Amino acid sequence: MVLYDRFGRPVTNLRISLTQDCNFRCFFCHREGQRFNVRNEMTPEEIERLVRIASRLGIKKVKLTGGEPTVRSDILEIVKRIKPYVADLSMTTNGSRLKELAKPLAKAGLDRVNVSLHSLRRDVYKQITGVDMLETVLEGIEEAVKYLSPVKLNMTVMKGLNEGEIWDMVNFAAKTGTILQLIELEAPKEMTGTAFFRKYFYPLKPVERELEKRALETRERRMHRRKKYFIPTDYGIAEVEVVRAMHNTVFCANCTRLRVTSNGMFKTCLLRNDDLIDFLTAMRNGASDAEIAEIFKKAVLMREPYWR
Ligand SMILES: Nc1nc2c(ncn2[C@@H]2O[C@H](COP(=O)(O)OP(=O)(O)OP(=O)(O)O)[C@@H](O)[C@H]2O)c(=O)[nH]1
Ligand code: SF4
Ligand code: SF4
Repeated sequence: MVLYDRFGRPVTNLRISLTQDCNFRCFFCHREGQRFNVRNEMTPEEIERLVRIASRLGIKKVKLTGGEPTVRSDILEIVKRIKPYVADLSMTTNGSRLKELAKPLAKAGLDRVNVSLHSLRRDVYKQITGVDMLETVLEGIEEAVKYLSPVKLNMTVMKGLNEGEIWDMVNFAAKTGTILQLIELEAPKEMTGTAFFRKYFYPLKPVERELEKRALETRERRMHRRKKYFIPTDYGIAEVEVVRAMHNTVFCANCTRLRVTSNGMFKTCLLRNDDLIDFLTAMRNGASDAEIAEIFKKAVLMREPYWR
């Protein structure tokens, strides 16, 4: 069974934010669309129950996000509890704790990991993330490659900061056996005119044209219809994926994700701010699985493509 929204989009992925806390201070952080500060995090039992119910409604993939998911001391327990219900369990992390956690996370059931790596230059890395941890993160990536597959590197490309490093990063991905994701800076409609956005927004369309030229092969993913390019380098073939969401109607028309906030609400879109549906209160007030499933279905019906 799979649920479809009013726009014919199947909902097969759940992105669960485990916490709003983070040990980094990236200046462009979108906080997975949670534009408020909350504590009241879901417990491992509640997360497991949610995933169990969602898996019966067609959810096959779960992505754990934050904040930074590894700051939760019960992260291994959470992974262990939810893996039995999903085919693909992944996490997006800043990589700061991967050196010690990659192996136990894999053992607990994590299939793969995406690591934010916006620069290979210590000064630029620090300027972007607010912390001097490039070395630690690189060590974490090295460790992750041993136990998790694939390891993807997330590079948000920003004008005046790291746009000159794109091809270094392509080489680095080939060298380390990772997949590079080039991400265009994102913002909701009302923010696109701000001085901040105009200062840092670096369009990836021209980069895609260059990738197309250099690629041995190009593929398209079902999710967001994202393009994948296979680029020859001195270190072998690099796999490069482009995440270009801004004003991209095709991207939204192929969005199969429902988000869950760290305080137990469904959130239908990263960029909307009027789309929260609380299920945790119902869960804590003794709602049955069937009642939680109804709240899930209501959230699916609220989904709308953001750019259309
Ligand atoms: N607008 C929008 N942006 C997204 C969406 N999913 C991911 N992104 C962007 O892509 C960045 C990286 O996402 P990740 O959390 O690594 O996950 P992913 O690459 O989407 O997922 P996988 O390819 O399945 O691992 C996010 O920080 C967002 O900027 C989405 O559904 N909508
Ligand atoms: S590491 Fe991720 S969650 Fe933490 S501040 Fe940076 S972008 Fe935000
Ligand atoms: S509808 Fe578009 S902007 Fe919203 S989460 Fe999906 S892909 Fe992202």
